[in-house]
Amino acid sequence: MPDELDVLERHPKTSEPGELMRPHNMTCFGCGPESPHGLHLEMYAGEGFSVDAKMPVQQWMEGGPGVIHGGILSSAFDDVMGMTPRLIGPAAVTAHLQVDFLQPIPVGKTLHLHAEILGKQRRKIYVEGVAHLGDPDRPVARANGLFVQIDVRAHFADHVENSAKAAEYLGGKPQL
Ligand SMILES: CCCCCCCCCCCCCC(=O)SCCNC(=O)CCNC(=O)[C@H](O)C(C)(C)COP(=O)(O)OP(=O)(O)OC[C@H]1O[C@@H](n2cnc3c(N)ncnc32)[C@H](O)[C@@H]1OP(=O)(O)O
Repeated sequence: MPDELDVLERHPKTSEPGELMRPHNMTCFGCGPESPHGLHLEMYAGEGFSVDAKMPVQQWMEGGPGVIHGGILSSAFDDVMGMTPRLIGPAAVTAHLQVDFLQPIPVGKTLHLHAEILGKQRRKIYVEGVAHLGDPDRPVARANGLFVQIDVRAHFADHVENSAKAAEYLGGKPQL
């Protein structure tokens, strides 16, 4: 992370601490309630510049016998960490994501995910993620990511027609 950082301020219209946050997109693999094969993460705004979510580790998420697949864990981090930019302003997409897998994460447990903005420089937002199984002092995974703020309409303009919600987006509702 660079030394010279912008001052962070919560956006006046963002969710209050404890409030359920709006999904990125109704069919987002991470947080979309209408995604047919998604993680269906419910994200809650935290204090400061943080977001929290809980994810029951289900059988279909298995990688090695009885434990979560690394790609599922990475996806969960990506989505929870990718929600933090909403706390300070425009949406951002993942430019870089690094995950440390510290412990096997068993099927049947509930994974607690916490993401926090560490700093921002221009459009770059540096975010940290931590996951545990109920005891915050015993993390089972950590992540670091760089998210870059975008102009949502311009960024998705060439792709929105491929969305499951294309008709709504192209019909002008909901607003990108
Ligand atoms: C209602 C519905 C709304 C839905 C909205 C939801 C959206 C959110 C959904 C989220 C879903 C969950 C999350 C997901 O799944 S997001 C899905 C996965 N991510 C993507 O698809 C992003 C693909 N990448 C891009 O589109 C572009 O590369 C972006 C937009 C990221 C940057 O290209 P752009 O041309 O715009 O900008 P720039 O190249 O001038 O870079 C700007 C600055 O960033 C620095 N930099 C860039 N890359 C890297 C790197 N790898 N390491 C280090 N630094 C990097 C760069 O040096 C520069 O720094 P500086 O010169 O300022 O110092």
